[in-house]
Amino acid sequence: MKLEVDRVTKRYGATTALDGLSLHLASARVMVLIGPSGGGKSTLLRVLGGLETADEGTVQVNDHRLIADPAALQAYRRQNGFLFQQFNLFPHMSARRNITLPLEKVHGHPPDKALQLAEQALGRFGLLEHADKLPAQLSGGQQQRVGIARAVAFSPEVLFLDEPTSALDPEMTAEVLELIQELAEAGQDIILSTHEMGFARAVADQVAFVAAGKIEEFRPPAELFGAPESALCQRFLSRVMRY
Ligand SMILES: Nc1ncnc2c1ncn2[C@@H]1O[C@H](COP(=O)(O)OP(=O)(O)OP(=O)(O)O)[C@@H](O)[C@H]1O
Repeated sequence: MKLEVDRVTKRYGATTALDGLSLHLASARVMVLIGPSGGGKSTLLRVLGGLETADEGTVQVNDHRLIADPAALQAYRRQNGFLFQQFNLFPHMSARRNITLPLEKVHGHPPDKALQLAEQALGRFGLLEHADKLPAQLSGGQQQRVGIARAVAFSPEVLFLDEPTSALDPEMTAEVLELIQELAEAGQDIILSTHEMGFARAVADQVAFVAAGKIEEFRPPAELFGAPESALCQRFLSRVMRY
């Protein structure tokens, strides 16, 4: 994927979440956002995915120039897959129905095609045996895997993952991280925010350190984790890598 983000500002009332942020990415499969809580990772992810619009500045993702036009943004959003930190499955529907419903209602597939795509996605992630279960009957890791299956069932252009493992225990985290790694290896473009530094290092082509609404450092993981240049990034890494 390719990104051209220029001087983007996003405010929520008196809070400036993104503060003239610029980011240029010529080519990468997986871009990972790291940084302190409240630094702007989720906001950047939401702006790049077309879920929010910037107040100022310009955003281009691949060939899509994002503009504040509701219909154009909706069409753009439909090409992307999303998963957030809290499980966002419909609680009263089976895993299978959680996948077929948006394929029918959002993507306009007829029921038989939606079912075929859902079965493919469930099979791909080893979830067929859980297809008839409700979310409450699945572990947190399995729920996130269903969420990812749903997000990739229609082959999205970019998959956006906002702290997909933050609500999971370590074993379930590993399960979900392995799946994300498999997707990346299969060629899926991914932008994700995470607090898992080991995973960021393993899966990212490029890591952006986001703090106070700006990109403080943007480099391949071996460089950023091996020898961070900005003082903020050094301090952040020395704090989070200590434990
Ligand atoms: N919908 C919103 N309404 C008001 N303020 C918001 C909203 N979304 C984000 N903010 C504020 O914008 C700033 C950036 O938040 P953001 O969620 O992007 O940070 P983050 O780096 O993803 O944090 P975390 O790691 O804790 O998820 C914070 O000060 C936050 O409180």
